[in-house]
Amino acid sequence: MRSLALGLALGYDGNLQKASRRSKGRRSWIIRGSAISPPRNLQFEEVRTKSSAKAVRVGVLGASGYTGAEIVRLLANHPHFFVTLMTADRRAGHSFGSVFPHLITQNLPDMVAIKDADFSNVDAVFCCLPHGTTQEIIKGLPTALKIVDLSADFRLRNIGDYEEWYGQPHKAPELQKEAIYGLTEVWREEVCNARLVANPGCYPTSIQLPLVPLIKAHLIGLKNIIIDAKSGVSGAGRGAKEGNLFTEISEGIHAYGITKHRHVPEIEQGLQDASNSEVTVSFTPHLMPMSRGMQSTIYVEMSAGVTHDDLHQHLRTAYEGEEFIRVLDKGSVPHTQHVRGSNYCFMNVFPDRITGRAIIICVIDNLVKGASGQALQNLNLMLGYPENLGLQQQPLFP
Ligand SMILES: NC(=O)C1=CN([C@@H]2O[C@H](COP(=O)(O)OP(=O)(O)OC[C@H]3O[C@@H](n4cnc5c(N)ncnc54)[C@H](OP(=O)(O)O)[C@@H]3O)[C@@H](O)[C@H]2O)C=CC1
Ligand SMILES: CC(=O)N[C@@H](CCC(=O)OP(=O)(O)O)C(=O)O
Repeated sequence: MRSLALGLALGYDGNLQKASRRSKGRRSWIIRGSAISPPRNLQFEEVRTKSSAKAVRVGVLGASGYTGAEIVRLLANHPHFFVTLMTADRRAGHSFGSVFPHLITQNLPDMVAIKDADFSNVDAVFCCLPHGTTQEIIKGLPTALKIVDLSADFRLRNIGDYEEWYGQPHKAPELQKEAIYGLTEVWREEVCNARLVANPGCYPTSIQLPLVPLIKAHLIGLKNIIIDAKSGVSGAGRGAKEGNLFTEISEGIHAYGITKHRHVPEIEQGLQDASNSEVTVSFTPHLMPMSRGMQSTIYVEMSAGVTHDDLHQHLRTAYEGEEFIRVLDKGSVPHTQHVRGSNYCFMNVFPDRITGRAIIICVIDNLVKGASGQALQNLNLMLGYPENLGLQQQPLFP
């Protein structure tokens, strides 16, 4: 631990190789294949270890939900972050282990209602609350806190878009201006310097990761992008809903939110940022009889003269050195089972039978890279730590 602390302070540890490249004037390092900025916020004497009083004290708001529990599971393997505050709504006053017995071995504080939360003992929070409730809560938090918000409340830069797609007024437009969209591999530099990160939705993560590099390189057309996406039921949260009963979900699949899903503007915002022009997508999500996992199958038109091999090669180059993104060997089909429980995103490109079109398949675990894993990746960067800390679990298969 001590050597890791020293390594962080000096910008070097056993897994870390100094890279020769420079990024926006700051030197970057490669850590197990992942480029990050060197630790900026931490002086040697400030580097915190989990066992010392100087560890990073983390609050999990909405700890009794699925993404909150997943944060706690991941933090169990983090060398510096530990949980000092947990909140719940209906489950306030309960112990975490009574709500999530699979994590009963963790030594954790009891969950309290947000109104009773004491933030004096907290350096950073993961906000795992339903969208719509988060804006007012974050507005009231101490400004010194680093915040990663997993809800959709700060993802759309245009307040009008938020109000249109979420059907309610935005309650913290001043904070929206400050929020950084936390699709880590695309906005890493900005995330490093952020105080408030809007963590992306799971569908938008699995869609933007393959499409953004291809659009930036003008390899695919901006029209006729068709996205067929499928999610495990945990994507809908833990709250009881008739539509999520076993009897409704098992032994079948169904589409929902056809043409109206609230992730449409988030996906289009990201693709427009990549292209600097208008992009409209056809997006149809489906609910699958599985607890976790997400697949986006994306049909695209290639630019004139471009082949599916070019798309594959470009994605390989774009994500070379990225720890959590893998472009599989040609012909290999990504499976949700192969990323289950991990922060990995696997993708591949296939030729369509229709000339000029290609099919891209991208899989993630909706609760990890699609939510809590990416949130931890972001907080690591915001605090100047290697982004992979706490995220090196291998996928759980079968
Ligand atoms: N599930 C997923 O795959 C993903 C989810 N997200 C987003 O992350 C956020 C959390 O999702 P998830 O964990 O699935 O949701 P859950 O429904 O499983 O959990 C919601 C949490 O918020 C608490 N809560 C509910 N209402 C209030 C309120 N009015 N005030 C304070 N706390 C409240 C709940 O407490 P209690 O249970 O005690 O009532 C619970 O702890 C959501 O915004 C979701 O959209 C983002 C990406 C993926
Ligand atoms: C299966 C299911 O219901 N999924 C959720 C998306 C979950 C997620 O990633 O996104 P947010 O953070 O934007 O809620 C939905 O379709 O609304």
